[in-house]
Amino acid sequence: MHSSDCSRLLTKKETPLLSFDNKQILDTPPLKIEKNGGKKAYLFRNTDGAEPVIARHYDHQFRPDAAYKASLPDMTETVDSVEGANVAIQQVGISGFRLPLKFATPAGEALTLEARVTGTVSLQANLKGINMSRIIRTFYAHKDEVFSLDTLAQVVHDYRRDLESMSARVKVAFNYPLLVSALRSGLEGYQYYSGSYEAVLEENGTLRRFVELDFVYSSACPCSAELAEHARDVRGVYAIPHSQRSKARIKVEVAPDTSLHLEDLIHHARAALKTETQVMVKREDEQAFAELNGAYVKFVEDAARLLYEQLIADRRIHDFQVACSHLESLHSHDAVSVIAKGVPGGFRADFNDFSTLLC
Ligand SMILES: Nc1nc2c(ncn2[C@@H]2O[C@H](COP(=O)(O)OP(=O)(O)OP(=O)(O)O)[C@@H](O)[C@H]2O)c(=O)[nH]1
Repeated sequence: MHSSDCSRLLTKKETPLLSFDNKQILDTPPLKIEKNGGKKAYLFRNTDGAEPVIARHYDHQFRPDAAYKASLPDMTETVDSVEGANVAIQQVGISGFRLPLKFATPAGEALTLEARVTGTVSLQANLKGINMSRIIRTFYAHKDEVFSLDTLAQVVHDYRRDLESMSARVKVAFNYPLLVSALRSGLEGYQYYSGSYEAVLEENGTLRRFVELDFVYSSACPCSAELAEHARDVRGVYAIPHSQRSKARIKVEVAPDTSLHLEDLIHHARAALKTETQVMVKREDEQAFAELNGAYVKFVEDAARLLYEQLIADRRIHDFQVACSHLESLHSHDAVSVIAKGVPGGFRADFNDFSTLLC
């Protein structure tokens, strides 16, 4: 309840009824409350104090016209109704609305994939709230376009315009399929890559664009491999080094006036780590994979540095952060590493929430 005319809490008998449908109630003179800023809220209450009788029905014929819509109370336009600290909010919006989008491939085709979208804008102090539906409505204006990282740049500009905000950001997450070949049998199968494109339009008009990829690979421990060989050589004991499914979360900021595709990060990750998990595997492929892991054993530190070496060489990448998590088969915990390029004001190798890196 806000201040103005009904500052005291109404008793149960006087509990206001918000209804425009029930004609009987409409005969009761409404208690009109002039909200600050001229917006009205209609509180209906029965005058004799008896329990009201509400005919609960849905009017399928009712169609709000412009005048009726204009009469609707709009909390986002009331002033002096901010609850709590009257301060700006950096991001407010909608997380996780989904729709099918066409994603551009490097070959110029368009793949229709499920997209999970999070759109937010800033909100200044003194303002109660944003026009929340515009986060989706503005995005939908682009829903038939072929999406790339650069489509999002237009979305954030539209967000700033339509929601009259100072800054805006949008992130589109999707699972991207690639047909991959087996190591030696010549078979092929689909590998799905979890990735996202993100654009941020800052208050000063700076546009920043990001690409993120989760890359799943095998990590065979170099120390365990040496110990296994030692047991075999010195004591003739058969031993198996531990290896495990692992994940690298690679987030890059794309340099201005260039572009980057999710497939570019996939190629960097494959070149760095070599031991991507496999799709189609016959025995000749499995033997090849065992040899590949023998040739490319890696600590979680090695994985971070191998990715650093690939990313630092790509001039389209302004900044990056890599978080690796090896879900150790030796331990009941994970071995983790985080590395960042070290751009001033850029990624700071935040200790990510590694639980989200679980494979
Ligand atoms: N800002 C805000 N709105 C919310 C929230 N939860 C629900 N909403 C509702 O979001 C609905 C849609 O808001 P708007 O987009 O402003 O709807 P509208 O005023 O009809 O849209 P416009 O005609 O574009 O102004 C409103 O009914 C809000 O009450 C919230 O946490 N914050």
